[in-house]
Amino acid sequence: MKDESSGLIIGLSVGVVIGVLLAIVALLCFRYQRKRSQIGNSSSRRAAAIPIRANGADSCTILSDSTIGPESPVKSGRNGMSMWLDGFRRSNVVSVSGIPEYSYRDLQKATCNFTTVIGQGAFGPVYKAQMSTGEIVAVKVLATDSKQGEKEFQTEVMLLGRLHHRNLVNLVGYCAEKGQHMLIYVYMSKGSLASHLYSENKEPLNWDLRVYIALDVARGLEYLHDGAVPPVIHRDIKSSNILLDNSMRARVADFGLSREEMVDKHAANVRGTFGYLDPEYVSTRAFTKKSDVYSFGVLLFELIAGRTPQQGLLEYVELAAMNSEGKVGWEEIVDSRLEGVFDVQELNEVAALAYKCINRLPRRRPSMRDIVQVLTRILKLRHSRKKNQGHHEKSLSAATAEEVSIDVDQLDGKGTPISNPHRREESMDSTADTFDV
Ligand SMILES: Nc1ncnc2c1ncn2[C@@H]1O[C@H](COP(=O)(O)OP(=O)(O)OP(=O)(O)O)[C@@H](O)[C@H]1O
Repeated sequence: MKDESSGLIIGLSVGVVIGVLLAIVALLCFRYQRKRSQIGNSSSRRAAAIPIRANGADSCTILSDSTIGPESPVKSGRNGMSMWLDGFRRSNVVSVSGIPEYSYRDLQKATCNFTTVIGQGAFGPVYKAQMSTGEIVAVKVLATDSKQGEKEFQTEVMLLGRLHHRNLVNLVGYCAEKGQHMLIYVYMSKGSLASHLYSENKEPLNWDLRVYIALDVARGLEYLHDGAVPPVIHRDIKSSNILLDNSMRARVADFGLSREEMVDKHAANVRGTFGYLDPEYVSTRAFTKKSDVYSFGVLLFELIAGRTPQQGLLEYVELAAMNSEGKVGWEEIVDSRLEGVFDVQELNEVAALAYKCINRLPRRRPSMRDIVQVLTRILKLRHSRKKNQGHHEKSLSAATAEEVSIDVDQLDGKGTPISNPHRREESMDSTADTFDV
């Protein structure tokens, strides 16, 4: 009995000593790690701003395994100490920003050793990943040699942790381990709007869907401008930054430039994408919400004309505006892939709105809230037109049953598109909650 209790005491004491030693080692490592990351932050804050990029279309590049090593998405310069420390990190813990933090190992597994590349952005590759829960996500790796890497990462997690909207590509997790910074986003299975507008091997987007997409994007931007506290200016609205989900619902992606704004309000360099940039911003260097409105106007014209700013979109628009004074006659610039199937009235209303957005004087441009209202009204009218058309068709079939001959063209003279290869599920439809459908 005595032997047993003395054994127990010895065992307990050894356990306590080991526990205390481990706690001290862990504390030392934690302090060491914090110091390292503080040094990293301050040096990255001196990083240069994002230069103008001239890529209006998708820059998706499939990288070979030799470019992206199977072990590591980008080269790691960490020493053994921090590698060892990484072993202590718990996977999938919720950080201060409220966004779950995943371990490097989890993401390595989810991306089959970083072999599932789906795109390449300015900051590094993007991978498709299947998490252990079965959820499919997109993992964006910030290249460590990217000038903005550290700053981008710190700010994006902080910023996106508080931004949630159904028309934004929401951040669902992140990883900061083994010298890597990764952002985990909702997976957008239908890719970018640019790929749908310009890729030959994709079904052309019909007119109905283009207006829905415009409203989705407008709602995402309205949230950033008027719903987020403090307000967020996107700074890089373009068709390759609009992503589509399985039901063709659009979301605004890539807050790269708004991240920059968070940390450096007085950045001197001109940033954004050539062709979408507000001329007023280029001359004054003052980026405002109305600069996002300008880029949104360019995007609306892309949806109408199916051409990029690099393909002379705005010259084309100005020529058409000379004849129509910006109000009617926009049919002449419409995308030939629509094959003439669009509602002329809707087209002219959307184009007139787009033309207001690209007004040289920012104060003459509408706000994102005004834009949401106009697009909502256009879609509301569409729904009531279709409803009336439905009533007409019902009475028509009733009349046909009574063997009365009626000219169908009289009832459907507008040429409203019927076919819809990209059918949006009504439950996911952004107008479903607003309109009586
Ligand atoms: N959440 C996502 N779901 C599905 N695919 C995505 C997602 N995020 C990015 N991608 C794909 O990866 C590509 C690169 O995305 P990324 O945002 O890094 O760069 P980009 O917007 O194309 O270019 P840039 O960095 O110059 O703005 C996108 O074009 C898209 O095809």
